[in-house]
Amino acid sequence: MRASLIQIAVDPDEPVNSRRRRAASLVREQRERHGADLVVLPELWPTGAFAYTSFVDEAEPLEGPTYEVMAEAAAGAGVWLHAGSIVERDPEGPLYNTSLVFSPDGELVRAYRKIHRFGFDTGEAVLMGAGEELVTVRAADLTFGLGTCYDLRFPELFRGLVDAGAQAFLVPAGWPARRRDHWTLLTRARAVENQAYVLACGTAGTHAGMEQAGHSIVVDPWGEVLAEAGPAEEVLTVELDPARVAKTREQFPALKDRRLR
Ligand SMILES: O=C(O)CCC(=O)C(=O)O
Repeated sequence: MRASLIQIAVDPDEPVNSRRRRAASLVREQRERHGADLVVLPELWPTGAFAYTSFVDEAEPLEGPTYEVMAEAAAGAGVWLHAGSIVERDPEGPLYNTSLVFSPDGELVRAYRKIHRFGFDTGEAVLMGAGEELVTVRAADLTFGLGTCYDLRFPELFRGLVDAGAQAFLVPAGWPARRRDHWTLLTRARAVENQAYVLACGTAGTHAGMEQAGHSIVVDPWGEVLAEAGPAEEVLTVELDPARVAKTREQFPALKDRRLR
């Protein structure tokens, strides 16, 4: 299967609706020009991951404006779409950092609420609720486990996703440029230790004073970097093969040697 990662720039001068339309047209373009089966967008690209002060105003219901535009984009292009994440306003509860995955007919197949909230005792950690559910999704011929940005620092989440059948991980992010070395290290580590693909899609640009790392990355189950973006808006397209996961796990069966569960 072919996957495209859209490292969209979050420019605070661009109205959110214009960014939504631009994202939708980039999704269609990945299908039309590159034959993508799966398209991935980054974390909180409508608002910006560090725009904490606007979270309350910009929050939207699960089936709000981003959902509508993205459902239509997935159906129009006929692709699997991980539409990145939004600030979700749960009518019964707090805000959540929620990722949306659509099928090629525009159905929302899974939503994942970020489990590890970033900010210690500020930002997401105080403004948002923590997700509690591990989420996997079968798209085309691979099972994907979902994580979001800061989740990358918690290997037990990814191991749990492997136990639930994941062969690849989709990780939307808004990673700061100042910790880019951690981003590269952690994405490769999660791939090597789990013998799984990692598709990590970040934002570009600077918002709320935080320069974004960009450098979206796709790592194969042996830890090799298949593609890596620069810091600016860019799209990566890669081929994924379930046989590569099976072969790595068969030829170097470290996952079978686990002793602690
Ligand atoms: O863990 C990090 O260094 C960055 C995490 C982050 O920016 C986020 O989760 O939004």
